[in-house]
Amino acid sequence: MITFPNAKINLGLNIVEKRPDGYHNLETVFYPVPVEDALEVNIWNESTQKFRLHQAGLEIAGEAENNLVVKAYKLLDERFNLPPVDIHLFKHIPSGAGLGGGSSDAAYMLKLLNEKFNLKLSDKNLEEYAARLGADCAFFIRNAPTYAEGIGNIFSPISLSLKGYQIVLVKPDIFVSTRDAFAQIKPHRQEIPLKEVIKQPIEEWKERMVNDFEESVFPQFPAIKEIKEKLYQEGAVYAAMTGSGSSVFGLFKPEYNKSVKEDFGEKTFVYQGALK
Ligand SMILES: C[C@](O)(CO)[C@H](O)COP(=O)(O)OP(=O)(O)OC[C@H]1O[C@@H](n2ccc(N)nc2=O)[C@H](O)[C@@H]1O
Ligand SMILES: Nc1ncnc2c1ncn2[C@@H]1O[C@H](COP(=O)(O)OP(=O)(O)OP(=O)(O)O)[C@@H](O)[C@H]1O
Repeated sequence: MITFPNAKINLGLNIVEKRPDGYHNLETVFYPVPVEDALEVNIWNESTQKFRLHQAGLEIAGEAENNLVVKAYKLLDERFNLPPVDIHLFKHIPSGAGLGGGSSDAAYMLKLLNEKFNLKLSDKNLEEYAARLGADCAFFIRNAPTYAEGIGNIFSPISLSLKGYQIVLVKPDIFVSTRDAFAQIKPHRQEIPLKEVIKQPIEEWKERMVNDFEESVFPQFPAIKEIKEKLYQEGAVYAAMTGSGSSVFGLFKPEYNKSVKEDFGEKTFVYQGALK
């Protein structure tokens, strides 16, 4: 069975307070983006080992044991004693990018195992398992535009459609540590809550919708700020960093039909496509 875990962007990201457990409460809107990994799972007959992971595409730091798809398998295996599996993961979503690639792989692995082995877990059950694997994993279970608070795991649905808008996603060859980015933030509430800003026309977002991480990340990595400026020069209606960086996205009106790939240099990952 094969599935295609997609990326996300954050539309606005406000870090509102530090919690006693060291994590931060935040407010954000997650929106799915059609940049995809591929994840295939087959039963591994007559194996004495429980799993085997084959990787292709972009490299992932760390051991196979720590890969989030393996963690997802182990989590369900603890409860359901699953058959041994052969896993193939083709990585296309850059890591350390604020695109939630690892989180998406984990959530899609849960969904795939649920279906393949007929585990009968509801979306709610799957979200609970996903939340144990990473702060924003649970979003990818339903994978629809969502307002999130808490540590990024308390959801309310929103009626927002950017269907047809062109997205240009640019990930420079810069790694921003999510942990360090959080450590540098002074949490505070925005004057107009994101829940209100998101209801305003997209043309208004430039003045009001903020990713709090930009304030600490841009001075440290001016090249990321330059990408945002370039996307506005290209005519983006809204541009911002996603997550804790280092990717920046620009949203363009559906009729935008220029390819901007060549403008960002060789080592930069650029995706351009239409939102769903
Ligand atoms: C910034 C976002 O990309 C917004 O979507 C996510 O909240 C980050 O989610 P993520 O990459 O899945 O993060 P995790 O791998 O769970 O956490 C990495 C580190 O970020 C910090 N962290 C993460 C989420 C959160 N709400 N508060 C935090 O302080 C913690 O130090 C944690 O050890
Ligand atoms: N399947 C996986 N794909 C990518 N990274 C993985 C995976 N499994 C574990 N990781 C680890 O998770 C780290 C974070 O990767 P991820 O792709 O989630 O990027 P991210 O930019 O931190 O996403 P976000 O901050 O938006 O959640 C990687 O550096 C890697 O060591």
